Amino acid sequence: MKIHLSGPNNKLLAATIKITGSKSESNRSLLLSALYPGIEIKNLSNSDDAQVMEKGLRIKEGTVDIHHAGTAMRFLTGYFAALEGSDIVLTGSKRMTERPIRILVDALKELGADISYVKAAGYPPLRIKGKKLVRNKVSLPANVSSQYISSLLLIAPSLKNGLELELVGKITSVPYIKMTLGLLSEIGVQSSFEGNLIKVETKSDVNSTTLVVESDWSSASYFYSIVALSKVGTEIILSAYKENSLQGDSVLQEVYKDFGVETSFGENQIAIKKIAEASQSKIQCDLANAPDIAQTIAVTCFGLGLSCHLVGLHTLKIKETDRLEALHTELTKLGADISVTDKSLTLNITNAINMDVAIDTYNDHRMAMAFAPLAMRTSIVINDAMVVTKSYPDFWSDLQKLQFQVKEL
Ligand SMILES: O=C(O)C1=C[C@@H](OP(=O)(O)O)[C@@H](O)[C@H](O)C1
Ligand SMILES: C=C(OP(=O)(O)O)C(=O)O
Repeated sequence: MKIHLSGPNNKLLAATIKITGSKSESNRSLLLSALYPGIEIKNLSNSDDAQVMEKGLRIKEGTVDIHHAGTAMRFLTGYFAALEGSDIVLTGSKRMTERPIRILVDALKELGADISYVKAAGYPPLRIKGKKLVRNKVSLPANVSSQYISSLLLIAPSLKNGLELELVGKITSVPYIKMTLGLLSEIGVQSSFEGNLIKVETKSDVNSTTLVVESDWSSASYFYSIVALSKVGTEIILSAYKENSLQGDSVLQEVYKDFGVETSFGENQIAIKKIAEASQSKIQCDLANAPDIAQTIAVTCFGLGLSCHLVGLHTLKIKETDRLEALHTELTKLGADISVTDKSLTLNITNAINMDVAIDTYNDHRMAMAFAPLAMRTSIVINDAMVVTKSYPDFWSDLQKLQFQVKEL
C-alpha cells in the first residue's frame, strides 16, 4: 500500500497516544515464559515480530519462518539449540538470509549445539537439532550485534551450570544486553556484567511472576520528531512509559533537548513538549548504544534545516536494509546534502525540501516511520507503507489521531 501523507498544517496538535509494548522486551519475555511457565506477560507488543516469536516458540519440529524479525531469528536459534528433542529449520525473509549469524552459531556450537547451514555458510536458514548444552563458558565477538549475546543470555539460566560469556572487542548496543540482564533479574536470575565478562547463574524454576512490558521507546521517537518539527507549545502525551526504562532508546529524552523538546513523566506516561526552537545548528550524536533511532534523528535534522554528524552507526548496514544507503538515497531525493560512510552520516544545512517525493521503504519499518514526520513540513508519499507492522501496526491510525491526512493511493 502506497500512501500520501500531509501534516496538520497550522493546527496545534494535542493527543494522547498509547503505544504498543516494546518489541525487544516482548521477545525476551516470550522466550523466558516458554522456558519458565510461571511467567505472565502484560502489555505485549502487537507487532509482527512478537507474533512470529510467539508462534515459533510453540513449534518443536519442522520449519519456523520468522520473516524479517532479527531478534526472533537470533533468540530462537539459542532457544532451539538448547531445546532437547527439537528438530527445526529456522528461516526468514530474503533479507534475513543476508543478515549474518555465524558469531552466534559458532558460540552455540562451542557450548555443544548441533546447528548446520541449509544454504550459505554464516547465514540463515539454519537446521537446528536441539540437545543438552554441556559446556558453560564461551567467548564471542561483541562488536557486530548484541542480539547474539542476548540470545545466549536468555537461555543461560536454563543451562545446568549457567553461563559465562567473554565479550571480545568493543561491545555494541550495550543497553540491549543490560535489558536482557534486567529481565533476568525480574524473574529472580542472578547475573553480573563486569568489563567484558558476563556471568549468569542457573535457575530451575520461577514462581509466578508478571513481566509488564513498557511501551516501545523506538516507536516514541517518531512522536519526538513530530513535536520537534511543530510549533513551540505543541505537546503530545504518550503511554505507557516509566522513568527507569530498560530500553536504551529512552535516551531520546536527552537527544531531543537539543531540538527544543522537553520530556516530563506523569503516572505511566510522558508528555513531550516543544518549548523552544533548536538550540544549535549542528547536532552531533554517537548512536552505538541506540542504533534504532538514527533514522529518526537524521530526518528530524533535515526537516529542521539543521546539519548533523551521527557516528556509531556500524550496525546499520546489516539491519532490515542497509539503513545508511537507504537514508542517503531517500534524503537525497528530498534535496538533502548528505554523505555516509560505513559507520557515520553527515548532513549539511539545506533550506528547501522537495514536495511530493515518494519515499522507498526497503522492507524497513523505520524508513516509513522516520520519514512520516516530514509531512509536518511538506506533503510526502510513502511506498509500501504497511511495512510498519514489523514493530508498530497502529502507526498510521495513531498519526490520524494527530490530524495527519493519510490517503491511500
Ligand atoms: O536486542 C534487541 O532487542 C535489539 C538489539 C539491536 O540490534 P543490534 O545489537 O544488532 O544492534 C537493535 O537494533 C534491535 O532493533 C533490537
Ligand atoms: C533492527 C531492528 O530489528 P531486528 O534486528 O530485530 O530485525 C529494528 O527494529 O530496528
